[in-house]
Amino acid sequence: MEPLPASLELRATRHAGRGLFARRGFAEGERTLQAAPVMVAIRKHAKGLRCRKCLSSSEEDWPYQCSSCGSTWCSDACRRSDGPKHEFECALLQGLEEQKKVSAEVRDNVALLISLHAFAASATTLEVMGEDQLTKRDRASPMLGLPDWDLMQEPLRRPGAKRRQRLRRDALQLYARLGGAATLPAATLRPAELDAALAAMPLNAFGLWERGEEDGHCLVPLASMMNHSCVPNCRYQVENGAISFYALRDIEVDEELTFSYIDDSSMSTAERKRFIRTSWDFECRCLRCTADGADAAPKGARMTTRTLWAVGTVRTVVDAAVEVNACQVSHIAAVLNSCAQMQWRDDHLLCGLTEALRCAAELRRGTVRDYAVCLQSLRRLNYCPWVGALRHAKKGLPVVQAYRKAPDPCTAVAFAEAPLADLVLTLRFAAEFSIQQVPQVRAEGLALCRERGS
Ligand SMILES: C[S@@+](CC[C@H](N)C(=O)[O-])C[C@H]1O[C@@H](n2cnc3c(N)ncnc32)[C@H](O)[C@@H]1O
Repeated sequence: MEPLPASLELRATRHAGRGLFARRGFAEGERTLQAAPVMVAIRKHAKGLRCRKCLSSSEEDWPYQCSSCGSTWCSDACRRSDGPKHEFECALLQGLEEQKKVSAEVRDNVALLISLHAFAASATTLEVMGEDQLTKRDRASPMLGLPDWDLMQEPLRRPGAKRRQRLRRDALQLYARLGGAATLPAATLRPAELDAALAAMPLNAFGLWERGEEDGHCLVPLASMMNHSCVPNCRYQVENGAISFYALRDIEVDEELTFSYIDDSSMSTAERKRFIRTSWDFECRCLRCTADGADAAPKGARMTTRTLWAVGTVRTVVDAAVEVNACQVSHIAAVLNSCAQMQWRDDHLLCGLTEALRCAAELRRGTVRDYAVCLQSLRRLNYCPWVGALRHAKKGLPVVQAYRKAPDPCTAVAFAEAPLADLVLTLRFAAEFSIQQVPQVRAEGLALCRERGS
């Protein structure tokens, strides 16, 4: 594994095995981690559209193509810097390309093995992993520099795991036939270890998504150490051939870094839990999903019994309102506004209120101003899911029907038939939140205001 940056620490969590913790504070928007993949598979349809080096995607084929295996790069610089690694994979990728009767899944697995092969062959291990970072087990591992696959493997009891095991076996055979096994020292890549690396994919891979399609996926061991939360404090993006994480809000020393494994923008707690159970095979025990959150509460955030009782009462009322579809955004806005005025932040209550906001938005029970007040309060309270809340707000706005494909909720807000003052207010918040595409949204909003004569 790559060396862990000095700003992070890998240690046991109370609720989710190991996790990554901040050793220093991070400001909102700051990059918290950047880590490179050890295995990448780019699907057939995206071969020309994904740069093999930096993984950036394009609508049209990238201009630099390998005449032997067809891999593409976005620039000459990427092509050149990928050269030494590509030398190890080119012939194998070409061999794979020539195979006709191979299922997409086996092809995918062989592509992963080839990239791992090239990674192991091109990296001098200690460059990849600082000597001082090696654990005892890593030192003993013949595949020095790669993670402890045992801890990452998918359990055989998982639905479909036996079938995936067979597909891996077929992939290993094809990889050997293509010459993969013969061209590397046997001690470096033993079949059992290759199989274990592939078995780590289902529960640890990062998808390379574009245009609503998965162009491929990759395994980034260091990033795999980060746990999921439905109240994440980080988000990730593919950048310069690596996975980069950015802080969604200010992160304090000793806080665990988390990101959301799912797009939960339209799911209730029960739906989220079910989805995580079936897709990822674990019971989510994040702050938002646990009843009292005591297990997951960040250090120093334990509540007194009295506060717990008070919060519990408010949550019960909120839950009841959600149950009978009685939520009005204006009510939620009032509670959030009071919390913000008093600078009183309680994650449990905020989770409940966000949930209520989602329901109210779905029922379209709010004005743009109500949403704006909610968002402003959430922002003041430095509560992350405001992004999600904003998305829910988008749902509640009638304009969504006409503007469903809006890339950003603010766009929907900007087009809403709402009083101008509210639009301006909302746009101001959007800018303050530095939401993606805000410059575009603002321009559109301002043009709209001008059109309406203000
Ligand atoms: C990609 S790994 C994260 C690192 C992992 N904790 C470890 O020790 O290797 C994902 C696994 O971590 C655990 N996990 C992650 N987020 C969790 C959460 N919110 N609640 C419970 N378990 C979680 C689950 O066991 C899951 O299969």
